[in-house]
Amino acid sequence: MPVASRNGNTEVIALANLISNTAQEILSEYSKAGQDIPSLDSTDSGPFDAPEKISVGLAKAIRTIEAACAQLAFTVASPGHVMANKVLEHEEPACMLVAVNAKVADHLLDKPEGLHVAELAEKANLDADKLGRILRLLATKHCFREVKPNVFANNRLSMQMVSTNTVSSYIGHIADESVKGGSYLNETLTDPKTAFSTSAEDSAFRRAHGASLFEFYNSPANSEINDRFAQALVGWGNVTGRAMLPRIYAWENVSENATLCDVGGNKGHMILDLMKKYPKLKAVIQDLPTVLKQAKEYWAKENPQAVEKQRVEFVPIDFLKEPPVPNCDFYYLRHILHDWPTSDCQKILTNVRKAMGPNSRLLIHEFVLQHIVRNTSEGAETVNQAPEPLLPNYGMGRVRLYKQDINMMLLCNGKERTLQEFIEIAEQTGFKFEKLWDSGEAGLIEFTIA
Ligand SMILES: C[S@@+](CC[C@H](N)C(=O)[O-])C[C@H]1O[C@@H](n2cnc3c(N)ncnc32)[C@H](O)[C@@H]1O
Repeated sequence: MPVASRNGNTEVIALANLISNTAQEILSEYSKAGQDIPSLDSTDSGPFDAPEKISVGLAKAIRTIEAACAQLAFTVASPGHVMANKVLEHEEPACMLVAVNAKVADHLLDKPEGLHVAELAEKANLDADKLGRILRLLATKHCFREVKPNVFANNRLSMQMVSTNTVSSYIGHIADESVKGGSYLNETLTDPKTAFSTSAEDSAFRRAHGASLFEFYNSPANSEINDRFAQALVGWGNVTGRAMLPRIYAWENVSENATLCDVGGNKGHMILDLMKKYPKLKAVIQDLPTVLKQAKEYWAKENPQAVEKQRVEFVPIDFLKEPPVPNCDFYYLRHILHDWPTSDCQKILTNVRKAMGPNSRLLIHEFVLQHIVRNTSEGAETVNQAPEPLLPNYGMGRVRLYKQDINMMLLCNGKERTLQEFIEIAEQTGFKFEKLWDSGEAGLIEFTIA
């Protein structure tokens, strides 16, 4: 619809109808599963909490509701009100970090009646008034409940902050290292020394922390924070659908003993479920030496059979300088290219290309961004566009992809990319595009040798 002919009244009615109809679809998905939607006030897990349990239809309905509710609220509220609220959003991660570090959600476990903030503050050696205000803001945004004045209890959202839940480490990593970096984004983008650089040495993170991202995590002085980062990656994997990997590719057609090399695999957590579901596969996990130590401990605990039967190997690599182990059937790169500028992505893919045999395949698992333009000539981008009057890329329903793009910019001068950008980098380094496998939030992009 041309912008000039759009009408606020029609949009508000269309959005309200979309919300109402989509809510009915969601209720019917739960009813088909014989379940009720858990109340936000409860601490129960629901049948569709894990991304891999969510059907394509339900995922689309949730995206639609998120997009439509935000667009409706922004349409009817005054612009100044909306913008003032938006710019104050930085306070939420600051409060989340205090709550996670103070282990508030842990202290509230099995206490539906809640705890007084004075007791919570004493356990964490914090000021009770300040902690109470922090928890009140979070509860106002639906994380924790204030069950009586100054008495707080857990709910479904705050349960993600319990320290045994790896999402709490992800919250810590973002609210701490990333937010500090973000506060220097403007200076970094306007200082002539860093403005046009794509080096991690010139990132906002480096300006804030005095070291680039991986230097920082690999420094012995930061070993505790590095452990949290490794846990954060597992949490991020859980939230973004780690367990989807076994379902999105035709692994059943892959031959016995086919080898998958997880390049920059960190702990190898992304391929854990795949290896459990398809024990016929073999895996090589490659990362920097310090990281592989954690990977070995992780597999010894999570899949000892694969270790005992030597179906998983751990081989150190610097993927900017050397090829991975040769002749694997699959080279799997998940959230690797997004860390690097295009020139370094070319180095990494050139090294992978050197290792490949004639039938090896490259699988790039990354977010695939879309322009916010309806029906562009870039054919692949017209896939999965949201219905009018929503933004074609689902706006707030898929906002995490675009937040993550900026997160990569500030952490390491990296970026998320469009499908076209991935194809260009791969073609420049000797690959041929085969297929985009839809894996929910991220895409799995398959290439063969050109
Ligand atoms: C964003 S993490 C992704 C980890 C994992 N693939 C995932 O999806 O969770 C990037 C990984 O690249 C690794 N890495 C960074 N620089 C590297 C290098 N030069 N050679 C090998 N691995 C590297 C890091 O240690 C880290 O595990």
